[in-house]
Amino acid sequence: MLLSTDTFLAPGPAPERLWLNRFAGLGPTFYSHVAAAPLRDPYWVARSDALARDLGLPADWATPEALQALAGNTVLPGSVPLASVYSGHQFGVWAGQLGDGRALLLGEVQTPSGASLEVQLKGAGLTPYSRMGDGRAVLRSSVREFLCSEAMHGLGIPTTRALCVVGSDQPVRREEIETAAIVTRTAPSFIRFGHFEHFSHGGDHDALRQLADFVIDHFYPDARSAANPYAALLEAVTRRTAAMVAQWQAVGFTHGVMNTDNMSILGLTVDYGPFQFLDGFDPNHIGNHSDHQGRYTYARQPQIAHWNLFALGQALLPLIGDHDTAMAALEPYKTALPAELDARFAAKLGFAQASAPVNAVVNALLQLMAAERTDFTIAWRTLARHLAGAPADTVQALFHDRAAIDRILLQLQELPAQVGVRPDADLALKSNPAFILRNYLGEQAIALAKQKDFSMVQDLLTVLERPFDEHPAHAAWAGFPPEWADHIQISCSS
Ligand SMILES: Nc1ncnc2c1ncn2[C@@H]1O[C@H](COP(=O)(O)OP(=O)(O)OP(=O)(O)O)[C@@H](O)[C@H]1O
Ligand SMILES: [Mg+2]
Repeated sequence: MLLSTDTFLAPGPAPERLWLNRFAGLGPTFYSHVAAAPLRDPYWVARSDALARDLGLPADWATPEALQALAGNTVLPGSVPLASVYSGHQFGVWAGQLGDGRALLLGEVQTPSGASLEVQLKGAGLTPYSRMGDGRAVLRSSVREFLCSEAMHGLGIPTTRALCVVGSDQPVRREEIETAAIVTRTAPSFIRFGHFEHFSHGGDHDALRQLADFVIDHFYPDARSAANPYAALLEAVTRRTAAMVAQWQAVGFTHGVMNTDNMSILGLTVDYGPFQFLDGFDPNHIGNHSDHQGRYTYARQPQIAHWNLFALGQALLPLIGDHDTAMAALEPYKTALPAELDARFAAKLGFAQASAPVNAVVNALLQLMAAERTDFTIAWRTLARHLAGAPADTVQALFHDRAAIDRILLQLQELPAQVGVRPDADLALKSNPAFILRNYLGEQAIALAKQKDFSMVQDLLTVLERPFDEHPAHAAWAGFPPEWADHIQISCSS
């Protein structure tokens, strides 16, 4: 355990070993040094003590000095803030150069467990890549990113994480005047598919190779010994991405803006913008109301991830060498994605292994849920409780088509005889969260936060960090959303 005086947020000179700044070591082709823009009179909005512990911060880490540093008003000793350049495909169209237009990488810190995590401030002001933007993020979107990052972590889904949100009364213009906030977030690396696309499309193949070697050496060391390390990298990213998307599908999560600049090379969920957890199960629901084509619906996420991997493959082509080898590296997606999906949904029914009979029950259930717009989370959780002994009528009560749900319950009863094992109720309860970050809960927490009451943000965090547990004090948050939740529009503006 690092001593409190040794943490990256401690005042005074930082011991050398605290900051690694390996990304900075790539050189100036990859980024620009940028100082954060000052944020007036910052205040704490929310903090994740769980992540603070993982980072080795002491219990009293949230000092006035830390607040100023995470508001971008002071530079932490040893930190070398920078904004990286990337490009990407947005809504299926090449968008050219993008980059960290409002995120600053402070550097990379070592955690007590020996891992290293990059620390970013999102919303810290203008960078050379801000284009038309103002470099800021608003309180509304920052609270959403903070809560969802930690909720996804609680669900066991690979994600960037969020240490805190700091707010300010400083105005920020969106559809209306809002106020500024900054999320401090962490990840082993924030490198995206778009970083590779940037150097590939720009024809800078030396930089492309340098970046690929960096990612292989630090994050995919097994790829190094492969016959074609860059194809091996692509294949490993393919597999991680498939696993991530399957996990999204299993909890009814829609990312909302799966552009290639929002795809992590580590298979982490990154960029919590117009995301949503589905309430009623509508696979074709368009979460992001700027997504006019419905490109990024729940149902399309698996194929969009594949499309994005193809774009990554295209970008890596100069390193991989030939088209066939690149295509072969993408090929495992076609089996990995369904296998991961089947495994996740089988676990939701309490089976450690997928099989044809289990899949049949899952599919029948999903079809009925889609037909009836059944609440996805409540239906699965109720089913898990039923497997743990709750009466069948708790499940039946959720559906209108009694004959259909009875047929499914009967199929479920017959499964042990067909597959040779009984469903494991514990596995089902650990695979079906009681609590998700429902839109309406986020909206309520944000409305209060705008009035400087941050208690609901913090309470939601406490619950969402352990979404598979019962939280009697907040049982209502596991219940049906109110009617108005159907009409919430999630805008892209953030
Ligand atoms: N307010 C803003 N000011 C400057 N640049 C912005 C702003 N909002 C978005 N951008 C930039 O526009 C591009 C696409 O934005 P997108 O919404 O995907 O990312 P983001 O939410 O800013 O950040 P991230 O992907 O880092 O979570 C990125 O280059 C991003 O930095
Ligand atoms: Mg983004």
